[in-house]
Amino acid sequence: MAETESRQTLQNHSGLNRKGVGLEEDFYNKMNRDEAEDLLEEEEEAGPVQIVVADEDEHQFSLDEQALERILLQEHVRDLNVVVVSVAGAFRKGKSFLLDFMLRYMYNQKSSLWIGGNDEPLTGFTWRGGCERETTGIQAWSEVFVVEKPDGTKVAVLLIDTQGAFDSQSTIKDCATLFALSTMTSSVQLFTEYGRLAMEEIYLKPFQSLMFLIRDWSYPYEHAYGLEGGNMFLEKRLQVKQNQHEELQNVRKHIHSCFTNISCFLLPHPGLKVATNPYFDGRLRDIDPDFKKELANLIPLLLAPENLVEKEISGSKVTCRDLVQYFKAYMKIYQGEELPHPKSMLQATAEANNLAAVTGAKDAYMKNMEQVCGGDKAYIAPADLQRNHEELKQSSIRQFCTIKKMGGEEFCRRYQEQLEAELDDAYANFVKHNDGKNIFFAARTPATLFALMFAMYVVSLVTGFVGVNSVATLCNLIMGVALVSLCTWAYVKYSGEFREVGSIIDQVAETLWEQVFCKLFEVARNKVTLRTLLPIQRNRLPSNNNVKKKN
Ligand SMILES: Nc1nc2c(ncn2[C@@H]2O[C@H](COP(=O)(O)OP(=O)(O)OP(=O)(O)O)[C@@H](O)[C@H]2O)c(=O)[nH]1
Ligand SMILES: [Mg+2]
Repeated sequence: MAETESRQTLQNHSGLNRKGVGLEEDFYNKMNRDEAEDLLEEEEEAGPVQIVVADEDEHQFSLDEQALERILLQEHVRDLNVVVVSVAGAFRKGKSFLLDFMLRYMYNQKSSLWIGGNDEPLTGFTWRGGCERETTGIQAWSEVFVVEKPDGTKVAVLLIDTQGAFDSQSTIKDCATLFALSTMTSSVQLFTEYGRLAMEEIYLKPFQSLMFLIRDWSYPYEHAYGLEGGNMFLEKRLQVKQNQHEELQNVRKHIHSCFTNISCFLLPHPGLKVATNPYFDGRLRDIDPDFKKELANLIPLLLAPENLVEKEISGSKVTCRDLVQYFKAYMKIYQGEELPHPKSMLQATAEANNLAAVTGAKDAYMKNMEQVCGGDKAYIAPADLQRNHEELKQSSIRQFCTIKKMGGEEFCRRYQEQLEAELDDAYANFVKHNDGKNIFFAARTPATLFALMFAMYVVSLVTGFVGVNSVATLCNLIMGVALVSLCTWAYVKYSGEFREVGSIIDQVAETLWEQVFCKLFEVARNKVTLRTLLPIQRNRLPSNNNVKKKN
């Protein structure tokens, strides 16, 4: 692949679209209202969002998790299977420019005039002329397009732009990292190795589609522009010949074994205005007709609903929510000093794969438990709550087990244990929440303090009456402390301030309740039971004696 200089590699892991619906407030269910409103304001207009940030000096990349989650966890797309279309290749070759035409298609797909007006400047991902690089890190389009495929299923299409490779400031590791990340672990060598390892485990081709896009094709008389000519050219280039160097043979073999679909498209030169005019703003009038014609063929090949291919990992389709996990896991392995080893990439995929299964199974549990004892539900008997928890926990674990996962049994068991622990934690929270709804539980602190005050009042009356004044004074003092505590507790509950003081009073009251009042009740109950039992025992005694005597 490296032989042809003026080429751009376009890797398409999927395909499908239509303009997505507007943002809804509850996408941001983890954030408070103000934050969500700020974000809604910010994101009303779609645009490129930096999801991987490049640190120029340190040659490190970091994932902006919040930005990624804001895009992929929007409520209307998070559970849809995702189609990731990413463009990777050398710098300054027109990647962002091409993506902007993809955006035009996504926004106007239903129209045959999607390509735009003659005098319409090209906007979207930032592109420009000149010899200095423009895009850094990885950017995603903030709007995820929801497209209905011919079979009626809806998928989410995410467009991704990447920093160009081989510029003067990037190291080999930077290029390899970005290339791999943008295509979710690709770049020829790493990619093919990784694919081979993955296949040993899953016996499936790990990646879906790879399209080589060769721009400025100058030999249409040998291979015609477009897909057909491109495929013929690619077939020739990917042929494995006996006299070829082993390394070249391996790359060719591996590419075939990793991708379900490999293709090549030959794009003509767009004309001198595009290539050399500093004032060119992307309007179609300045672009050669041949280029426009081929562009109009190329984009639907990648993005038309019938051509979209959902992203799959180990044979399972990946949702937008899962993709967040994969991004996080892949990012982790690129943070080290070394060039990532293929094995670590496989490991990361297996990790993300299992984590995504954990998240999915936990989500199902949380949703069902919300139905049972969510914020708007009434108090439920603890035994019933526990029964529901046990049932839903089992069904959540079953869901986890039925999802196809990588990494082997032992590896998956660790994640199952993690799921179980997370479900138990969530249950503990549900229990606390449920207890909070019990009016008697909530009234325990004031009831205890009242009871204490009453008891102290009675004792102080009695001791005052019999003349033990020191005890009476002590009781009055305790009564005063209890009263102040009660008032403070009431203020804390009303205002929500000084919550630590409130929880100390709750704890003291709880201890008093359990250690003193409950024990007193117990003693009183035992006495009553004993008294009611005694006559029965007395009646029984003679008969027992009788038996003994007979014996
Ligand atoms: N010769 C030629 N130039 C093109 C083509 N497509 C776009 N351009 C021009 O290439 C220049 C760079 O475009 P960008 O889209 O910014 O390129 P890029 O690959 O995103 O560049 P970086 O972000 O720096 O990696 C612009 O002036 C485009 O007009 C093409 O097919 N052939
Ligand atoms: Mg760019």
